[in-house]
Amino acid sequence: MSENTNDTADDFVFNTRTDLRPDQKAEVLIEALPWLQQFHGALVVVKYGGNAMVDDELKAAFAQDMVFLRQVGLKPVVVHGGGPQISEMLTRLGIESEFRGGLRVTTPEAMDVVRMVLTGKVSRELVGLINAHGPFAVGMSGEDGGMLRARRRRAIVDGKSVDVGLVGDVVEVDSRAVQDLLDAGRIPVVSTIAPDVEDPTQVLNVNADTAAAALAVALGARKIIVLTDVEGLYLNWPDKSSLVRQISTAALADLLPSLESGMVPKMEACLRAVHGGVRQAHIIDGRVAHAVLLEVFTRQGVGTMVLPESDGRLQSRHGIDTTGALRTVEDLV
Ligand SMILES: Nc1ncnc2c1ncn2[C@@H]1O[C@H](COP(=O)(O)OP(=O)(O)O)[C@@H](O)[C@H]1O
Ligand SMILES: CC(=O)N[C@@H](CCC(=O)OP(=O)(O)O)C(=O)O
Repeated sequence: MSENTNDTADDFVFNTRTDLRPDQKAEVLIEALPWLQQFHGALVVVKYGGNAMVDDELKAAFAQDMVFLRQVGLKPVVVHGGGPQISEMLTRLGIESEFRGGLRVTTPEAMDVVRMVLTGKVSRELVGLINAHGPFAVGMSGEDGGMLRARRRRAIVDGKSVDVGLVGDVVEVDSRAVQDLLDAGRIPVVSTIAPDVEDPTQVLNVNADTAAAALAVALGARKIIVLTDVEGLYLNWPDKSSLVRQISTAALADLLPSLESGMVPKMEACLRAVHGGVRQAHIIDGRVAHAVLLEVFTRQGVGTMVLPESDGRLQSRHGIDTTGALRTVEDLV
């Protein structure tokens, strides 16, 4: 469905792209066929990082992708971040904030702002963009329907455990409320605030990558896709020639201690998801319009794919592949 609801679907697919010949347009559609067949009915958790919400056009393209997935029979669940948006609001309000080990040090005052920005601003905007295409998206926080419960955690900095305030790690997921929405044909949009398992009247700030992984495991997701502001995981950050195309969970576990802040919770989340039974985790570049569609429906795929070490799709004996070989549909099975 195009944004202009007066257009027909035919107009959208065949007339808005003038740079492709008809046979090329048909080729693009046909290339998607095996992936459409493989993923029909699959539940996919998509984590949309705040750093990937670069501009209005990209956000609208992301919303379109979610509607596209739903329309072709997949079940997308969006888990959104909003780190930069929270930081901006804290600055505007004159509240100091810092990150330790990739986690925001969250005071009670900052927690109010985190909750307000994630549930009241970022979620509302994404729900609005998706619902420009139809009444699909429903925003919910980890508090709603008892979805998430978290336990306070500390961060590790230079090998030492440090206090980061009201920050939690998900310890319980009740995915029924999300499942109810999926069964009703909706697209859940989840903000990662969770009640403290020790004191349910206290809410905790949960890193969105961590929460997305926990939810993906609880929902038995087929894959988790994490959109960020780099092409994927780099083996030797910031050397751009070291982009990892595939990595096994064993190789990733070895690599984790050497990673820097933002990538730590992200790669930990991928590891947690795949260890928890999700067949593949992807880190992709959210600055590319329609990155999710490219990942799910094209031969190239994009970004970094994390696979169990026993997975026959791994192309390197060492568990890390930076060559970017093309995928075949057999890669999906
Ligand atoms: N090995 C690495 N590969 C890729 N990015 C890395 C790596 N190490 C650190 N980074 C940083 O991690 C950032 C992504 O994490 P983060 O800022 O938390 O994103 P998001 O808002 O999407 O969760 C990248 O922009 C990059 O600066
Ligand atoms: C504990 C912690 O750090 N929470 C994050 C929650 C938002 C988030 O994770 O957003 P991104 O995905 O955009 O980074 C924060 O306060 O920034």
